[in-house]
Amino acid sequence: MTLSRVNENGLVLLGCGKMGSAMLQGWLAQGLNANSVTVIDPHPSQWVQGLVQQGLHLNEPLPTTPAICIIAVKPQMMGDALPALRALGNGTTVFLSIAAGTSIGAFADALGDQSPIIRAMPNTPAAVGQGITALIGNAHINDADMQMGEALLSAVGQTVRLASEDQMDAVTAVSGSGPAYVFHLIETLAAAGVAQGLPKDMALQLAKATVAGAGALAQAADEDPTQLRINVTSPNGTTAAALEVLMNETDGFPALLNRAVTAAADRSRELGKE
Ligand SMILES: NC(=O)C1=CN([C@@H]2O[C@H](COP(=O)(O)OP(=O)(O)OC[C@H]3O[C@@H](n4cnc5c(N)ncnc54)[C@H](O)[C@@H]3O)[C@@H](O)[C@H]2O)C=CC1
Ligand SMILES: O=C(O)[C@@H]1CCC=N1
Repeated sequence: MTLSRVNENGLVLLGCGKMGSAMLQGWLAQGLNANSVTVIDPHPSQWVQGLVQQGLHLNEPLPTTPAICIIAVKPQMMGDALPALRALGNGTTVFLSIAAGTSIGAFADALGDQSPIIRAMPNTPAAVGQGITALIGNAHINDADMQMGEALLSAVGQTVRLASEDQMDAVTAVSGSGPAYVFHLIETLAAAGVAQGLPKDMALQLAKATVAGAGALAQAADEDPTQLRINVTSPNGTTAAALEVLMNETDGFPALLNRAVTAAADRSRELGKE
């Protein structure tokens, strides 16, 4: 991955909370110089404050034309946060937002119609380099801009390009929020193990390793998840007994997850209107 354009012209990170920190950590590990980075955050973590010693600029005046400005504040904070970036809306600096809901159009209104804008949706496994981010750019984003955005996000996991911004609500509901569904699966699988008589710590260890192992196998295997499921399921065995419950048409996993994903996508659409 080449970060030369970013190292030469600088990167501004607006909001360095959970997602901002996860991405920054990945960029620094991939060779981004700390002194090319300006972080704007009214409540910086100890970790970010520590990076000042390595040359990172924290809450300092913005560089004039950084290569890219990453927007990683909550959607509800946009109104307060974006005016600080208006000076960068000169058509040279690429803006890349990871905020749920907020549309490219809303950023163009706030930052200027000529601004090159990428909207992206990463997820928290970025903190361990195993995220996935979907991206889409506006008409002012050229190939080199998009490659720069993808290079930055691929420092923390996989990337996919969307065909249309409309798909972003579904992406947010599947992979943006998705880690929370999986963490809840771990919690509830462990609790069910405790209910079956296992010690709590052991149940949690079993549940975490099972989800991590199944995820790794699903990524690595040639077979699709359907075949991998069939491979676990002996005729008339234990898995078949469980799947009979989980695959129930009315109150099983498919109906439940469909309702959950629909609720998340609907909320993403609402956030875009707030
Ligand atoms: N947490 C997640 O799983 C994901 C979050 N996102 C999006 O990422 C964005 C950030 O989310 P998190 O990192 O989870 O939130 P967070 O609350 O951990 O971080 C937000 C940061 O913004 C800072 N901030 C608040 N007002 C500011 C201002 N006016 N100027 C500069 N910084 C300001 C806060 O001090 C905080 O450090 C949100 O828009 C969210 O929709 C996207 C994908 C996944
Ligand atoms: O819950 C949220 O709104 C954010 C967006 C995707 C994950 N977290």
